[in-house]
Amino acid sequence: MMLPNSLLQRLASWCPWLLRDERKQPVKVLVTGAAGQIGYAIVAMIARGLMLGPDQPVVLHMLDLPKSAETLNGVRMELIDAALPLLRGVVATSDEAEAFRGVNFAVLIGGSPRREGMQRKDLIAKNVPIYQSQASALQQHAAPNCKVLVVANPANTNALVLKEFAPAVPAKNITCLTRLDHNRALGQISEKLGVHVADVRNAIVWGNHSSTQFPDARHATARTQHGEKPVVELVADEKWLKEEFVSVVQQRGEAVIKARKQSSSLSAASAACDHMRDWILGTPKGTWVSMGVYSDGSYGVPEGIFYSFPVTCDKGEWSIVQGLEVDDFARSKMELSANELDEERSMAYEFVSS
Ligand SMILES: NC(=O)c1ccc[n+]([C@@H]2O[C@H](COP(=O)([O-])OP(=O)(O)OC[C@H]3O[C@@H](n4cnc5c(N)ncnc54)[C@H](O)[C@@H]3O)[C@@H](O)[C@H]2O)c1
Ligand SMILES: O=C(O)C[C@H](O)C(=O)O
Repeated sequence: MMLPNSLLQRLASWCPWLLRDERKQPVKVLVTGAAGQIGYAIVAMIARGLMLGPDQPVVLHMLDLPKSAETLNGVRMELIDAALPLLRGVVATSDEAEAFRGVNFAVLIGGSPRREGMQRKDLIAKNVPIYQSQASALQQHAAPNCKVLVVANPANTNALVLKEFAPAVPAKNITCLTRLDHNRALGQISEKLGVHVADVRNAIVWGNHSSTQFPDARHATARTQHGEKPVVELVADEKWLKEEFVSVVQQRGEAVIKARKQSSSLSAASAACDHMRDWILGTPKGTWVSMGVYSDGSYGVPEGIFYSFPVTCDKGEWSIVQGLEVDDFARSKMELSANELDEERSMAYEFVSS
């Protein structure tokens, strides 16, 4: 006998164990920097199925520094107290080998934060040894085909260090987060047009997760009561699209830091879930998203850097959307960000230890 959906939903809310899906085996998800701000926000999102789907059980591996062990243990206690039906185990550790052991997915948020007055070079100097060490742990201990998202800044260059020092891990399995910038771009367009953000799609963020990124609305569309239309046509304000829109999205991270006195946490955690969900479960038909991936030379972007491109995902693989028109304005913005990433790569090599 088939039960109606409404009854099934009510049963699930009363006694989730009754309808627990026993068919899917739990997967292991690593979160580094789990005692930090983004870590605290993301672990519950993952254990509620927002990253890998509402029927996918998970075992959470959480890594943080020994000095944060007590805080990390507090996060572990809260996860137990939340009685989350999809959560099948929690490992809280400051040991990299234990943290990476057998993980299928790794969200790398841990790193040395940018302090006031710090130059980008100082940030790179502090993070290169961390990502060099985690590259070894990834290569030696993670499950084959482990999929990695780097969130910690400088995200693109940390991803590059990871790739360089984990040569056995396919480059396609390492990505970095620019989905937050992508979502910020959708948010700004939605505000400007007075349409719901879910009705806006196909913005692009090109380049580095930094203020040189190029948020591009030239191919975006929005659904209105008159159907789906190009955002360029609906906004009808080239100056806004080339100036205000670009600079608001580029500077949004700084604006949040100024307002909150700490960097974006819930939006970063949410974007990291969006990134992994779309990568693993696929992008909706006709929709692309922005992901930082190892450049294959598409759109004239040099190989050898992690660069944010428009991608579609299917069956756990991403592919760069090809054939979009790039005008002179876009080309100059895209080059600026590629040049910055090239400089970051040179700086990173200065701090590599043999
Ligand atoms: N890519 C993006 O869109 C984006 C957005 C927001 C923030 N970020 C970056 O994400 C990172 C985390 O932000 P947060 O607000 O959670 O910072 P946070 O300082 O609150 O947390 C960072 C955590 O990482 C831990 N950590 C440091 N070194 C570690 C190591 N070697 N191994 C494991 N853990 C380690 C720290 O102890 C801390 O608990 C920062 O680098 C931030 O700049 C990126
Ligand atoms: O942590 C930062 O410097 C800002 C962060 O990357 C953000 O985009 O919100």
